[in-house]
Amino acid sequence: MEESQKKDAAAQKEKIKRMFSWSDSITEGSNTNTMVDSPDVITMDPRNGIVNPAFQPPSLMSQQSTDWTRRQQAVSVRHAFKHYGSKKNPNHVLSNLNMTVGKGTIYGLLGASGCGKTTLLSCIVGRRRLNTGEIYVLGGKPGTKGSGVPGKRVGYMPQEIALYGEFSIAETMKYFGWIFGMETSEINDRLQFLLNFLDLPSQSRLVKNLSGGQQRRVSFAVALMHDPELLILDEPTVGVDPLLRQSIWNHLVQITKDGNKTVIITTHYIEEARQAHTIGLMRSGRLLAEESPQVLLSMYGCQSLEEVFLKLSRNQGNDNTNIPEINMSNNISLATLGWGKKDVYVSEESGVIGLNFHQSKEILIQDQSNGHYDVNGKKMEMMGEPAADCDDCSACCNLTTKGKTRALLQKNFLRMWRNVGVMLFIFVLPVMQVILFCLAIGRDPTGLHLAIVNHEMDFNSSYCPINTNCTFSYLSCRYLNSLPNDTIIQDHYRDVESAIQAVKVGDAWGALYFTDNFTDALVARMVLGRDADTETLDQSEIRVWLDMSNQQIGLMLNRDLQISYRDFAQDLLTSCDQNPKLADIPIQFKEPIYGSNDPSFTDFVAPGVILTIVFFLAVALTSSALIIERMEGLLDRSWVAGVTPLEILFSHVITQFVVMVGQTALVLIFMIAVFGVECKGNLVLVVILTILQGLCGMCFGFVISAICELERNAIQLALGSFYPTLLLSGVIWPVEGMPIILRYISLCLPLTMATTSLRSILTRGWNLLEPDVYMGFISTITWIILFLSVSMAVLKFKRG
Ligand SMILES: Nc1ncnc2c1ncn2[C@@H]1O[C@H](COP(=O)(O)OP(=O)(O)OP(=O)(O)O)[C@@H](O)[C@H]1O
Repeated sequence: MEESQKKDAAAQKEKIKRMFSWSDSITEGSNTNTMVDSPDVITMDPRNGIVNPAFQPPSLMSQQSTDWTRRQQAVSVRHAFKHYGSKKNPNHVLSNLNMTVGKGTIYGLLGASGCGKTTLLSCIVGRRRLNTGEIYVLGGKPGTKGSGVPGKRVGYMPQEIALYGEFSIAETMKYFGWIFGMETSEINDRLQFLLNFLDLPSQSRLVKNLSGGQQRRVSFAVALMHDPELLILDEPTVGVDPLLRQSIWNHLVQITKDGNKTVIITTHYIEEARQAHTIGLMRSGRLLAEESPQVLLSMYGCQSLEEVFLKLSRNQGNDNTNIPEINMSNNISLATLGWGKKDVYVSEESGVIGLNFHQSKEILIQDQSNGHYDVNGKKMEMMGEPAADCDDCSACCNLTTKGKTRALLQKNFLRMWRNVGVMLFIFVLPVMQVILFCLAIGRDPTGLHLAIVNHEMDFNSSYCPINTNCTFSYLSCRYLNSLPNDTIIQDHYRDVESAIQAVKVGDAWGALYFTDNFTDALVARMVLGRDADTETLDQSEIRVWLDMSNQQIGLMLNRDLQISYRDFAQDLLTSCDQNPKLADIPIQFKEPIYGSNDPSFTDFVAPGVILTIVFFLAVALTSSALIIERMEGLLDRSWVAGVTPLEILFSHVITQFVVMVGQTALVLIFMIAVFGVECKGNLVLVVILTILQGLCGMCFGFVISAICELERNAIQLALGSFYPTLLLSGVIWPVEGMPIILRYISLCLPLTMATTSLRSILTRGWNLLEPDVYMGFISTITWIILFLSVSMAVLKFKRG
């Protein structure tokens, strides 16, 4: 064993020597940078694994790492810095990291948990942005138009499963296939291959019912689906049995063979990375080394990659004070030393040996303006020039594609349809809310106990005769008979004290007292008029003590006692052939211009309730849907597949619109047709305003989901906004009753003007020309635009 190690080390030294002798052959002082055709170049001191500038071959002419050279790599990361958290208290995850992934290679990114691998990958696929530094992926900068990244040039398998649990395997593949612009037949063919290759169960099985390992394989299949140029796999072999793991690696080796496909893979099974062409060993946000496994093993004289990693880590640890000094840009990037017949050139900036698969025999000459010429001085066409970022400009201008729209809409509807809870929430909850509102709110209370003390009648016998003719006896009994029976239950008490006590202990809502000569005094009051003395007036009065702690009940009893007296007096006068009008107070209430003389609280509250139901259901539905997708990694995965935030919002708008139409129909049918809530105006206006409010709620949901990271924060925000909106929007109490400042605040809320508008349409029958009506529409549309703009801005800001 030792013998072979010594041999390896000797061979390695020989390689280095050869390289130096080769570099000596380059003309010193030449102002040309030279592409060299050498398989073996090393710039790292193999003794300690740390770059030693003195170890650089003095006569090697380094080549500027230019925009152009970086664009020739599959991935090139330069001076990458990334931190999470605030600027004051940052968590530095990437610190001056350089990485070069040659085209047609498998790059194994290894490192301890939390060293920043996922962060680096998510920056490469355009999920996140660096704080500083540069990334080129397949010749373009991720996120720029036409770069195809994020998009179909990349296949990304994140660490989390990031799949729709309610989808079957086939539906999952179709979803991503359509996003990548594949035809359904193409998707089906590929699906069959992947099912066999990854040993997946039946394509009709729902993802949520698969085992963890099977789910990971489906996730892997999604990344392979469209046969992308660059595969980025974050721990694809976790939970996969050794046989399948081997066949996955075999597949990766196979697809990279012809040099057209590149794979970046992270794994915790360090040894399996031996099959990679290049290994990047990462620690504390830097690459300790970037090298082929064979070279790493021989350089460090180790048997396993794990040992190499430990050695390098220790070296870094021992030399901790020097860490900031380590020029990570000088990491070796001999990606494919001893592997493949590829051209290499040295970059001055990074000491990185770039790979060029395209001009293997030409010697490149670089001029000051970064133009590239061949030996004959002819300017060469450069791949991925900045100006050519948009290689398919028609695609750049298209807002979306048919496939993406189809995939996103199908996803939204399927998720709803497959989730019973969501379906109940969407369609049963609003109906229940309307039914409960109409049954529970606005009706007159009934069965209210009144404690009656009537000294005109015999308490023991409870005899209280009721006369209907012009007889002036027991008028107290005649009055009591005119009280509405369904509302008031009369309980008789012997004396005033006990009646008042009954009210005090909550047995009755009020106490009524008739003196023992109530009838005589009342008749005298009527007959004598202004000549009646004070005692007569006093004795003729019914004394009432009400419990006004409940305003609605107190006011209603007050109203019923007065109306009953008017009815009693009119009845008495009529039976005595007198004009019943004498019993009225001298105010004549004509037929109201709008509404009825017996207004219902339901009619007042109903418009606000309709809009509140539709608005907040939409808030709840949208905010939770987006946050769950994000938490499960689905949003990110869709983004990496090339779906834009605008497309996601658009698909939700369409889905919500359909839902809203259904909800509006149900709410209005139950309110108006079943429970008879008044609708004097144009029903079309009612429907449009209700749907607009639903859309407004949906847009508010977008804002919440954009702001909140966690579902519970979203619920808190939605609930937190519910009560203030309800209380301040004039839904349950007129805005006119608020202090003036609150009134202005109230007018700025999305529900206030819309409620006034809907109320005017329903109860007054007004049309769109009335300011009260059109202001409701204008305010709702303004809020929709505002919410949409805010959510787009927040999403963009969060993506960096
Ligand atoms: N969204 C985030 N906000 C704040 N910190 C984060 C976030 N994502 C990752 N981090 C932190 O960044 C560091 C690197 O995380 P990352 O997920 O990139 O590591 P990793 O090397 O992929 O780990 P593992 O191998 O366990 O997946 C960790 O300390 C992690 O806590």
